[in-house]
Amino acid sequence: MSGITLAVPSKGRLEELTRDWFASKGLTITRPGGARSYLGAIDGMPEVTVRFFPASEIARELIRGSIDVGVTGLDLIHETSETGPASVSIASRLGFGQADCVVAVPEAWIDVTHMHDLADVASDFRARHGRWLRIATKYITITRQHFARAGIAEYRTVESLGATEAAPASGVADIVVDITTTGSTLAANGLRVLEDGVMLKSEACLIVSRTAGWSPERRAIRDQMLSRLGVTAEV
Ligand SMILES: Nc1ncnc2c1ncn2[C@@H]1O[C@H](COP(=O)(O)OP(=O)(O)OP(=O)(O)O)[C@@H](O)[C@H]1O
Ligand SMILES: O=P(O)(O)OC[C@H]1O[C@H](OP(=O)(O)OP(=O)(O)O)[C@H](O)[C@@H]1O
Repeated sequence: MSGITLAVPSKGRLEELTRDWFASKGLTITRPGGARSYLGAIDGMPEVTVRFFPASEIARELIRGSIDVGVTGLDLIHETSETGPASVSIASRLGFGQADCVVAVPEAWIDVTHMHDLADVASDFRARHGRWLRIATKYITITRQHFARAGIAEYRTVESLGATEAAPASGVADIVVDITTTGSTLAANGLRVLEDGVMLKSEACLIVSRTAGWSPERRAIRDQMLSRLGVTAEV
């Protein structure tokens, strides 16, 4: 195969901003079949096939190497697999889609301001409450890595696919790991980010797969596209 695949978000908050970013660099992404079509192109670059995917699938397929270059959130690369960051190269941060992946506790936990306080809470939790500390999150991989680094093993995650911040008040979990942009959802739910609780500062990135096969021909097409975008990739 001599062409390359560029995947861009098909919907959601990153879709329009991604197309605007390409346009600002003089590359027009077209979607001839309309919003329900998953195939597109870049004007003047017939060797590049554009595919429209959800941001989370773009992360997965970049890591797997079944798409070559894509735009998605850095958090999704870290979350999809522990090997995610090593499987891709970040060609550029794009300056939109910013979100911090954070650890937040109920405001009422006044003595808990840092991860080491949380470690104390976690190790006492079972004796005090007869169960593990529960963390509501959809960021299972990032939580596991960050808590291991902080030396916290006594917890369990409660997978949450939406309205994560409601979990402590509703009794489903004790604390949360989620992304925050303005902080208003955390505040509205009586939660506070730990002072050293920012695990990852995410934003939309232009990402090149390391696991896709890069023949000299395909690398040349890729580098021509990247150079028109004003970036380079070390892959
Ligand atoms: N306030 C925010 N809330 C959620 N995601 C945000 C926010 N700001 C930026 N993002 C980023 O947007 C990306 C998620 O985009 P989107 O919600 O379209 O996800 P998806 O996986 O494609 O869709 P879905 O969650 O519906 O399956 C993540 O990288 C996330 O960090
Ligand atoms: O810090 P803020 O600016 O308040 O934004 C953070 C919130 O936005 C996202 O939820 P979203 O509304 O996308 O719904 P979701 O739960 O379906 O992801 C995210 O999961 C947080 O709940």
